Order: sequence, then C-alpha cells, then structure tokens
Amino acid sequence: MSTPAILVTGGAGFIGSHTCKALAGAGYLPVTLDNLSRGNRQDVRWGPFVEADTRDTARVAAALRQHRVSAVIHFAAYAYVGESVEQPEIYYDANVGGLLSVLRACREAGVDKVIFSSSCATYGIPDAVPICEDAPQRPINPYGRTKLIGEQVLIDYARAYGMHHAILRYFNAAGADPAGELSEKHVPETHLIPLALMAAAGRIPRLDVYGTDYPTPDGTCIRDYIHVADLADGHRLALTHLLGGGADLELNLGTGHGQSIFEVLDAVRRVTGRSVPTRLCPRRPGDPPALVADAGRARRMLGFAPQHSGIETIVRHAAPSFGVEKRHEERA
Ligand SMILES: NC(=O)c1ccc[n+]([C@@H]2O[C@H](COP(=O)([O-])OP(=O)(O)OC[C@H]3O[C@@H](n4cnc5c(N)ncnc54)[C@H](O)[C@@H]3O)[C@@H](O)[C@H]2O)c1
Ligand SMILES: O=c1ccn([C@@H]2O[C@H](COP(=O)(O)OP(=O)(O)O[C@H]3O[C@H](CO)[C@H](O)[C@H](O)[C@H]3O)[C@@H](O)[C@H]2O)c(=O)[nH]1
Repeated sequence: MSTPAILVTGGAGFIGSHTCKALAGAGYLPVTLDNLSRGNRQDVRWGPFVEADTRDTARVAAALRQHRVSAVIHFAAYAYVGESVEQPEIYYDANVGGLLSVLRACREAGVDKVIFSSSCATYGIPDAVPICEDAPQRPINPYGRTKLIGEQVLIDYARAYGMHHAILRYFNAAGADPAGELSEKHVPETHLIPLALMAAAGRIPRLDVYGTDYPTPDGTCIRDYIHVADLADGHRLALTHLLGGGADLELNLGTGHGQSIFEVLDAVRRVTGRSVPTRLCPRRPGDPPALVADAGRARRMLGFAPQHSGIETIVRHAAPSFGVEKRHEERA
C-alpha cells in the first residue's frame, strides 16, 4: 500500500512543522503548502514543499491532485490577537478566505477530510474553567471570530457536501521538538515563554508582565500550556480517526491544567538557573483572566494523552531555541 499523502497548509510554521515530523514518523507523507509569510523553508524537512498561498485555489487543487492527497490539515492562518484588532481585513482574508479556498479545492479534487486549527480564543471570556467544548463561543476579537466562522463553515459543509472534519481548539502551544530538530519560534515573537527565555538569556532587557490584578490566586493570567509535540500527536490521532471513517470531531486540545505567569517564570528560573528580569505592567487589552481546557473529550474520543506537557519540560525543550543553557543537561 502506498504512503497516504496529507496536505499540510502552514506546514512551515511552528505547529505545522512539528506536525509534519509526527506524520512522517507515523507513516504518512506530509505535503507542505505555505506562502512563507511567517514560516521557515528550512523547517520543511519531512516531505515535498509547495510554495503557494491558500487563497490560490488552482494551486491548492493542483497540489491535492498531484500528490493524491487523502486529507488536509489546515494550519495556515494569521494568529495574533492584537494584530487582528489593528488589521482585521488581513485576518478575514487569510483565515476565512484561505479556508474557503482550500475547501473549494478539496471539493474540486475529491478530498473530503479536513482537520482545522481552531483556538481557545473562540470561547472569549469563559463563564467557568475548565472550559468544555459545549461552553458558549463568544470571541472577543477578530482573530477569534475568524476561527469561529471557520468552525461554522466546516459544520455547514459537512451537512451540505459531506465534507468530514476535525475541529481542534488548541490552548497555548509551547515548547519544541524533544529531539531538538525543530525550535520554538514565532514571527513576530510575542509569546510568554519565548520572551521569558529571551529575558533570562539577556537578549531582551526584561519581560513585561501584563497585569497583576486579575482575579486569580497570584493576580496574573492563567493559561493551559500544551507542548507542541503533544499537539502534533493530537493531529495524528485525529487523522487516523477520520481516515478510519470516524465521526466528525470538535475537540479541545489542552492539558486540563493551568499555570499563572508567575508560575511560568518560576519554571524558567528553575530550568535555566538564571533570573528573569521583569517589569510589572498594566493589563494587555483582550486577555481573559484564565483559559484552561476540559481535556476529557479528546481523551475519550481519541485517547489523547499529553506526554510532554509539564511546564518544566516545555520550558526545557524551548530553552535551546533562545540560547539559554540548560542547568540540568542530564534531564533532557
Ligand atoms: N500557537 C498557538 O498557541 C495557537 C493556539 C490556537 C490556535 N493556533 C492556530 O494554529 C495554526 C498554526 O499556528 P502557529 O502558531 O504554528 O503559527 P505560525 O505563524 O507559526 O504558522 C502559520 C503558517 O501559515 C503560513 N501562512 C499564513 N497565511 C498563509 C496563506 N494565506 N497561505 C499559505 N500559508 C500561509 C505562515 O507562513 C506560517 O508558516 C494557526 O491557524 C493558528 O491560528 C495556534
Ligand atoms: O510579554 C508578555 C507576553 C505575554 N504575557 C502574558 O502571558 C499570557 C500568555 O500570553 P501569550 O501571548 O503567550 O499567549 P496568548 O494566551 O495571548 O495567546 C494564545 O492564545 C491566542 C488566542 O487567545 C492565540 O491563539 C495565540 O496564538 C496563542 O499563543 C497572557 O496572559 C499574556 O498577557 C505577558 O505577561 N508578557
């Protein structure tokens, strides 16, 4: 039997490149389609590369046909809340327009299985944590709205066209390939763990802590940090499920455990043995106080069980990406 080919849009990006590695390890051929607006060509190492924009329907359809693709994993999107508030047009265009184009190409090429990168941002400010999948989805920024629209498009296309889907709502992706073949990087860099490591390394003067007056035990925001290798494995499991004829899925991918900003900074100090200079700042607009997944449905439906997602492991695997020596080499 030939190796099933999977089109991975955004496969040159952070989560996409880690997922391509996981897919190749599981016996799939990942075909990356990326416009390199925010990804890295050198991270496309586990299958062929198509440099194209998702909105170029003809190029997407040609890639699907050329590689006889069995399913699509659609990561390609812009993913910054603040930028989406400043420039909503590029978000609706790339995120919603890109998805519509990929789905049109799928229908033309006869591909009927899609895994979609959604986000905990679709929940907005939740009434309660942990957040289960049936919680109200009330996004509070354009980025979150583009992801919710994407989910709704997929649900409508399933009913009308028989297009099968797995909607995966990631919580905070972090860390890097445990084997060190890929690093944690984002363009531009705005994420907490990378910036804390850069501050520990002396690459930036300090980390700004956005808000210490939240209604949380230490006053800082709580997030559910999930290792990118665990997210990659979640995609492998969802793909196996869909290719095996399993039902459509709408799932959180998180750990079910939250860390405050101060707890993350403590982990950075413990792992690197270095201090993290900080400056206490006002809240960043649009940050919910606490986002933690109810991870039960993914466990029940897919057997999803994060292996690397302890905060110290995440920080230890991310640290080399930012030139911070690890204090406990023997634990790598
Ligand atoms: N990082 C997180 O914590 C997080 C959380 C929830 C959801 N997500 C979602 O996961 C997906 C991947 O996120 P990431 O952190 O790996 O981001 P990333 O920016 O590293 O990767 C996105 C990739 O998509 C490509 N891309 C963007 N627009 C494109 C277009 N129109 N055509 C072709 N390629 C395009 C970029 O070049 C980049 O390589 C995104 O859909 C994001 O919204 C991420
Ligand atoms: O320099 C910084 C950077 C972040 N934070 C804080 O650290 C927490 C985590 O912030 P990140 O920017 O690392 O992550 P977000 O929770 O804002 O973002 C995540 O969720 C978003 C949707 O809400 C997107 O999906 C995004 O891709 C994903 O990383 C937040 O409370 C933030 O205010 C700081 O205090 N200082």
